[in-house]
Parts: sequence; structure tokens; C-alpha cells
Amino acid sequence: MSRRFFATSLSRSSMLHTKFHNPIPFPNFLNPISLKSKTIQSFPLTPRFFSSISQMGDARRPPFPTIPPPDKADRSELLRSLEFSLGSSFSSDPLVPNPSPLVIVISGPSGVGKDAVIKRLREVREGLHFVVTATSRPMRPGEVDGKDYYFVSKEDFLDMIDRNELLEYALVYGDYKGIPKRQIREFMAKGYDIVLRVDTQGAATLRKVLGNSAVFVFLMAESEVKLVERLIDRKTETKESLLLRVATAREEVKHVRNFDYVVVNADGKLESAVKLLESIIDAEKAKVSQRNAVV
Ligand SMILES: Nc1ncnc2c1ncn2[C@@H]1O[C@H](COP(=O)(O)OP(=O)(O)OP(=O)(O)O)[C@@H](O)[C@H]1O
Repeated sequence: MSRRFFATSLSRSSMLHTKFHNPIPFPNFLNPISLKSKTIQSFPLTPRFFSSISQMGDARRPPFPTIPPPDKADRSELLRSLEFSLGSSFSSDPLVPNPSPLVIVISGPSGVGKDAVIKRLREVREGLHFVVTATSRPMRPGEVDGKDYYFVSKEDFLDMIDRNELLEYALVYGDYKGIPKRQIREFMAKGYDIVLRVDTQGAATLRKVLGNSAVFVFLMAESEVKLVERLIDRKTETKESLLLRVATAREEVKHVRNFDYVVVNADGKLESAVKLLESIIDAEKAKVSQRNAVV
């Protein structure tokens, strides 16, 4: 308030007392380079101060620099005079700190397109680390260790559990699957956002562990029938596992309320689903209160 008063009074007083107008924005003894807050603070910037100045004789009035007319002065001159008027220099430090790395949990029923969406997201967006899950199941033909999964023995997996090295793990059809914490920590430290792909049970466990510090996205098909058609067309399931997956999917969609966002991956609209996911990430990164996941 008093500083604003100072700025307006300054320009007004310089208009009234043109003989104190100094063509050099800062007289030597008020040089902004040597002028640190001490010099400024020696003048209390209060209305009383200004009224006392206006009552002074011209000889006693301190020579204040003016704010030059914006249409005549160059930018740096204006900048310096504004800095002087405010009593401190303008900082070039970022006004908003860098957003914290985000942990994004992507889940949804089998066949909804989690892998397809994540594969496309990987292609279109930088700065994301897609966590590779550790598993005790044997490697299948065509799979690559460290890319599809980290393949470890059952004993090694149990050791990882004992050492509390996993953020979440589950026993799926007799094989362990889990998310190594170290990988997440390493990439978060480098500033990457983390993408985790888990089934809905895994998402429920992660919600308990991470609470609201991570973003939970539920992928949904536009209809039940489309979801089933997609699974049939994938031609990866036996009739038993097909039945199990569609029955489970029916239950899983009921858990959507435990998620922060729902993204519909409609038939032939993979691109739109990925765009929406990107918008969610962008919006999360612009939040005033960041989630700050600690793993
Ligand atoms: N938007 C879409 N339009 C048409 N087909 C799609 C779309 N998204 C995914 N698919 C196809 O649907 C099938 C299932 O997708 P995907 O394997 O990615 O599902 P998923 O959720 O990862 O399944 P699971 O949990 O069983 O591994 C795949 O054949 C995939 O190519």
C-alpha cells in the first residue's frame, strides 16, 4: 500500500517540481547498483513521509528520480526506475516452482486397452517413465527381460518382499507380480513422471499405499459388448479365460468410484483416449497443490 503510494507520489511530485527532474534515472548517490534495501529503508515509505517532503523547502528536498513516460523511455530505463520506486529489484527467479513428478496409475478391466493406450502415450509424450513390473513367472517366447517384465526367480521375488522393495505385489495364477520401488525413486529423482499399469486389484492396493498422492485413471470401454468384442478379436484367450475375464470385468467397472478420472477408450478412438489422458497429466501438473507422491 505504502509502496504503491510511493510510486504514484513520486511521479506526481516530479511533475510538480520539474526542477528536480533528473534526466539520468538515478543520481550517483542513488545508483540502483549500489542502492540496496538499506538506502531505501532509511526513508520510511509512508504518507507522513511524503507530506513532510512536500512541506520542505526546495533546497532540502531529496532529489528523487522519476518514472519516465512509458512511450518515451526505453524498457531498461523504465524497469530500473520502477525497481527504484518499489524499493527492490525485479527477480528473474521462476514465480512458480517446477511441478513435482507425478505418479499416474492406469487401470481398467481386461481388454479395455491399457497396453494399447500406454503404448501410444509412450510414443507421443516425453518425460514419462513406464514402470517395468517384476514377475516370478517364466519368460514367454518373444518377451524381453527389462522391457516386458523383470524376470526373477520365486526366491528372489520373496527376498524383494522381505526387504520391502516392492510398492505393491500380488500372486496371480501362482506367479508373483510386483512394482519395484527403486525404479520409481530413480526416475522421480530425475524429474520423470511415473506411469504404472495395474489391474483393478492392484489399483486398490496402490490407493491404500499412496492415497491421494498419485493420480488414478480408470480406462473404460464405451459399452460392455464392445469390451467383450475387443477381447474376442484379440484372440489371446482360451474360452475359460475369456469367460473369467468378462465376468471379472463386470465386477471391475463397479470400482470406478475409487479413481480420480475415467477415460473412455472407445472403439477406433484410441487417439482421443490418449489425448484426454495427456490433458489430465497437464492439468495435474498445473495444480496449485501438487500431489507429491513419496515412494
Ligand atoms: N480404442 C480401441 N479401438 C479398437 N481396438 C482397441 C482399442 N484399444 C485397444 N484395442 C484393442 O483391444 C485389444 C485389447 O487391448 P489391450 O491388450 O491393450 O487391453 P488391456 O487392457 O491391456 O488388456 P489386459 O488387461 O488383458 O492385458 C487389443 O487387441 C487392442 O489392440
